[in-house]
Amino acid sequence: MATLVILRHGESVANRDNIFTGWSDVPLTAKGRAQAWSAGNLVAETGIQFAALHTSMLQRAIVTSHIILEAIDQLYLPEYKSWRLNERHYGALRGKNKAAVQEVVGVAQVKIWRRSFETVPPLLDHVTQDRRYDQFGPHVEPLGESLEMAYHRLMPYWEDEIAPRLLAGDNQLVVAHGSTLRALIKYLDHVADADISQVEVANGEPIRYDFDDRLNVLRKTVL
Ligand SMILES: O=C(O)[C@H](O)COP(=O)(O)O
Repeated sequence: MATLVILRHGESVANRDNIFTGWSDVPLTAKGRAQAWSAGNLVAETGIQFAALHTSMLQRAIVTSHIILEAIDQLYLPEYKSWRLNERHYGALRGKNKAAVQEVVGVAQVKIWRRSFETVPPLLDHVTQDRRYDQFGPHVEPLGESLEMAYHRLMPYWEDEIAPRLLAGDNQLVVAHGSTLRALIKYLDHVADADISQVEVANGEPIRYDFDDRLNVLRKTVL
């Protein structure tokens, strides 16, 4: 009986420059802000009244979410931010140009790193955890993650914070990242491990899920 809307942030400067990003905290471009505003208008047309917003601890998702809330005139909503909604950590690929890496290792290897479920990207040899994560423990920031690893750190957030609110009949808005949303779609749409490589989530494209009162998906709509 409740509705979930999920949305990937608008274009970031790293998206624009074709850079592996992960947990790097990069800003939106002007185009990204415009995408967020357009997405907000699409959500506004649905007339959905949300009970809460969930986003990551990265500014590209947070700023997108605030633009959406302004567009739908629901800036008063409670906002929950979690590292569990952060983008999949790209390890040692972080900061590198995707096309340049492709030149070195080939198109097939880059596709596996970007789209396979279980392949772990080259790991960092050490991590200097950003202080924003220290409140959750000393080893929150990973050395790198496969989509599978990101899936497993996302699911407790779904189970503890999103699903119970939907089950209570409260509509929820989630503004996050390509990989965490692919992980959530994998769960909601029962996508097999081998098929998740076909799933893409575009910047600023809201996806609506309507659930029955047992949290079965009744309808999925790309707005
Ligand atoms: O982290 C990144 O580089 C992007 O947000 C998503 O990248 P992908 O398309 O390689 O998953």
